Amino acid sequence: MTKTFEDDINDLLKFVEYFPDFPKPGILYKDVLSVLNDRNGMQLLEKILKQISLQLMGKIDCVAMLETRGYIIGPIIALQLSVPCIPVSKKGNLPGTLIEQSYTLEYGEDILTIQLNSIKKGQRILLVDDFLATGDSQ
Ligand SMILES: O=P(O)(O)OC[C@H]1O[C@H](OP(=O)(O)OP(=O)(O)O)[C@H](O)[C@@H]1O
Ligand SMILES: Nc1ncnc2[nH]cnc12
Repeated sequence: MTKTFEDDINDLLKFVEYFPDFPKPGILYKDVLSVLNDRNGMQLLEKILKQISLQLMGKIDCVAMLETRGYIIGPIIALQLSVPCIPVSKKGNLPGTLIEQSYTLEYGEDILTIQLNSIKKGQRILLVDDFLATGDSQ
């Protein structure tokens, strides 16, 4: 029987490993990178990202990928859409003139930066990350 998109998502979720009390007591860490530790997991991730990209074709000018784990997913989507990919990086990791934004996440706080000349006014930007907890960094 052909798998639906929802079936594929549920199958992919089975590859995610759970780590209680990481990186702090009380946090249940969902290690989405475990998906990459299995050839079937990687193939399923690629299949799902290709399906999502089909829906976005012609609607996006640029993919902005969030450090660190968004760096894995962003380029796969950008290649499908034939658009450029730009980094949104933790403070200290990008050269040039930057825009900074501090944020809180489920287990701490950080500062994200982008290079001022990496985006242009009016661009339709798809923000890509691996995981949403509080969503504050988005
Ligand atoms: O919804 P939130 O509360 O913002 O949490 C989600 C964010 O937390 C993780 O990033 P982290 O800063 O731990 O970076 P990593 O990808 O380098 O592990 C994750 O990759 C998201 O960016
Ligand atoms: N519980 C969690 N598991 C994995 N990544 C996260 N980022 C923020 N909260 C997280």
